[in-house]
Amino acid sequence: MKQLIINPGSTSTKISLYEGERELFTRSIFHDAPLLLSFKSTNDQLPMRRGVIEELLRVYGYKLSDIDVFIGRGGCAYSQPSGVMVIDEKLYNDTRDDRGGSDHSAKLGVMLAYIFAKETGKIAYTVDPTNVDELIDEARLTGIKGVYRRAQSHVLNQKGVARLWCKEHEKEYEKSNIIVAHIDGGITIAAHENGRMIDGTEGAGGDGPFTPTRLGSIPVLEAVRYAKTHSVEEVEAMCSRSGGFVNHFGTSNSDTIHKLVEEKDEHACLVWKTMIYQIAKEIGAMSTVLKGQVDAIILTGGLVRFNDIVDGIKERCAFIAPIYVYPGEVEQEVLNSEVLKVLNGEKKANTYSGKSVFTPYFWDKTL
Ligand SMILES: Nc1ncnc2c1ncn2[C@@H]1O[C@H](COP(=O)(O)OP(=O)(O)O)[C@@H](O)[C@H]1O
Ligand SMILES: CCCC(=O)OP(=O)(O)O
Repeated sequence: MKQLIINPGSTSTKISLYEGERELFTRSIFHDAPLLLSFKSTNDQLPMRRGVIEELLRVYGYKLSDIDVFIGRGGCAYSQPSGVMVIDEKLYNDTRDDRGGSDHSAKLGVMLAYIFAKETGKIAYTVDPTNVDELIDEARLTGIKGVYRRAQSHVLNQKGVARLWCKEHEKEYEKSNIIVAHIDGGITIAAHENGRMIDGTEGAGGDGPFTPTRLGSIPVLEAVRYAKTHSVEEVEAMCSRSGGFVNHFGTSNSDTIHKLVEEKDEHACLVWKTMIYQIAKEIGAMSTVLKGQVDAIILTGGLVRFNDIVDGIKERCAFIAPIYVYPGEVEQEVLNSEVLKVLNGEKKANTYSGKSVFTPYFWDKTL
């Protein structure tokens, strides 16, 4: 049995082919901002991402018809509980239409897996999409009635590395308190309390640190003033695709920016240092969510390969809890292994509910 793993990110498309537990190949294709921003919307990127996948399959000597199961990273539909989910037509439609109220390239994983499965008469799954919602009420409410913070993060890798850390330290995820900072094209920091992500930065919502592709948290008034001379659409795009390094330097390529840092470019040095500072600040915030009872801080994601990011965070956060580093991500492995559990009958897959995990509070009915 062959499983194709489709993982579209804000700066890359990661593809893996597995035969059971055996990895046949994994590749990550980088797409820089000028290419991705040439598409009007994330949905418009679908044919380009599809082309990348089909070309890779061809290079490795496979066809779509050789695949038995399509597994895509997901997000953007109504929020759901953690776990494996069958990709059906309703999930495809709600993902395409951004029913969850946000736009992020991970959605293309669900969409492509569904399209491929439909074309070949096979089955498609997703696991822990970006909008798994385990937030506590205080993490959700804002100072505007009816406006809420959303659960939106690298859930797949956040939970994947947290579970890996627990396994390596003979702990149970369901009995541990962990802060995970996932640092790559997007950056999310979340507090995991006894196996639930009770608070976290809204990864493509203009929240948390700025990133290679995102503007991060900025005072609302500044954003509103900016939109007066630009446009609301421009600010929205900066929440997921065109903020951060892309806005400052026109590229999301962290290697390019880091080279400028090594050459002591003043602008790049300050942007790089500020991103590290903002990540540390959010880790501090999540430590208060966990009331200081933190078993581990985990740093993970594509940018953790830069030692100065790790050192900068350690300098500010080592007093909170021991810091562990897992460069890259475990998304491909987790997508495959969790679906294998379903296929082997060890676990049940969820069906998409078509409604959000969060039900508005009674006072919202008066809105
Ligand atoms: N092939 C590559 N060449 C240069 N830079 C890369 C490449 N792949 C990834 N990167 C860099 O690593 C960072 C994170 O990449 P990745 O983990 O693929 O993130 P995402 O999943 O958000 O797309 C990006 O900022 C990008 O600059
Ligand atoms: C919205 C959280 C997921 C995310 O930011 O993913 P990328 O880092 O792949 O853009």
